[in-house]
Amino acid sequence: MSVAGSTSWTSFIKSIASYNGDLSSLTAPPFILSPVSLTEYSEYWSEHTDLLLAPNFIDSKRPDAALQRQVAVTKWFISTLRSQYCSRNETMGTEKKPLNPFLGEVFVGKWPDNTKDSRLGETILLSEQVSHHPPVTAYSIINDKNKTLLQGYNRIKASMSPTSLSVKQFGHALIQYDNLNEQYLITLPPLHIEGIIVANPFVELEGKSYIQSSNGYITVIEYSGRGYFSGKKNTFKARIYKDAASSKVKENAIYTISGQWSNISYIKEGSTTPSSKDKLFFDSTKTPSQKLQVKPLEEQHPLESRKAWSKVAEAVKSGDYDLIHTEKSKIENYQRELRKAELDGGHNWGTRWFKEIDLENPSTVGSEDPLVKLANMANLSTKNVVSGSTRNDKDDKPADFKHWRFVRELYDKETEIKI
Ligand SMILES: CCC(=O)OC[C@H](C)CC[C@H]1O[C@H]2C[C@H]3[C@@H]4CC=C5C[C@@H](O)CC[C@]5(C)[C@H]4CC[C@]3(C)[C@H]2[C@@H]1C
Repeated sequence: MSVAGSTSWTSFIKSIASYNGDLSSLTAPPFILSPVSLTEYSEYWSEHTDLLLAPNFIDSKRPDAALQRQVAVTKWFISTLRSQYCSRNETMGTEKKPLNPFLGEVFVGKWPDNTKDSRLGETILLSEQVSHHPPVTAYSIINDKNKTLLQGYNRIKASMSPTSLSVKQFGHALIQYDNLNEQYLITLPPLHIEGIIVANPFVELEGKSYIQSSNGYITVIEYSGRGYFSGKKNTFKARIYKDAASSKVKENAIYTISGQWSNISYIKEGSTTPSSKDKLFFDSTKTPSQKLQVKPLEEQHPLESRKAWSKVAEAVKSGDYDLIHTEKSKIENYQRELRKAELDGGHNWGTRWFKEIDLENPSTVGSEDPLVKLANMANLSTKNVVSGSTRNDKDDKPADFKHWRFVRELYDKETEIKI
């Protein structure tokens, strides 16, 4: 019998019909569970580290150097999407439900010095679960050799429709190229999970996302699935403009890029849609992702994801539902005891490498916080609302203004967690 027809899947589908908005409340059948914690998803931001670092190597004497850097950052962002949203389907057969990280859980690793390109140097990943209610994962990707820092955080809100799960993303990514004195704000696209009814879930992106540079250029990316732009899944159209004001009129586009973010895309000058006869932009099938190097379990700290979840991961891989439940409960009960002890002791868990900033309270942010500067340039909300909400639109409603920022000093004095 196919999985879609199995009793556990049909009862699962019934359970999500009464879905209450909290993904962790769903008792998904073992075959849809992933042995991987959500803290590991931060790796997907830099599986093409060479593309992330590329702006550093564009000849700054070129008259269009800043424009070419905008194209390069757009290419890096498009290159992250297949890892972000298709890698579970490609490695495990379908999209899976990741393990729900506990507060303080960390996932670290490095992309070692690239022997093929000595300009790159080593890049490290720090990923930390900075909040459990709601679940928030913060990350920073550090390349000191080129003074490049990518940081960000992500939380989601999910809602069920009769056939698919809609997911709004909160948070953003920020790149700081200190050698160029340039920063980029990247917003996160909404998504939905298709194929749940037929037990073959996969992510489809939708709506819009933005890449706003401190030099003014902005990339506006529109996503769609089958039947919209080209009838193919995972399609997108990206237009690069000299600034947000000119992005109001499509004809002002300097470049238009389109195709499939999980496959091949093309680029041409101007505002009309490129085709396969135009210049190749990015071919994700020919650019293998660079996997992160992670320490073996025996060298890991108990707070590191793969160490902390190792027994649960084994149980998931063996499909032993009772063992999954037993091992998960041990972790969840231990975490509940920790929270209770903190409450009794009158103190809260201290985050390790990130701190909350309240943009309404200037004393907690540097005067030049990149988010404020770049969000204002792109007319985007600085509230912690659905990522990419433009100011005064329906999603730009009063919310907790808090965002998460990486604090380099906290990492520099780290003694417990070894990279
Ligand atoms: C809703 C019923 C259910 O659990 O169905 C199981 C299905 C696998 C669908 C739900 C899960 O689908 C997973 C996809 C996950 C997102 C994938 C990629 C990213 C990008 C990354 O940068 C941040 C995290 C994010 C948004 C993941 C968030 C969690 C998602 C939606 C999983 C769903 C629980």
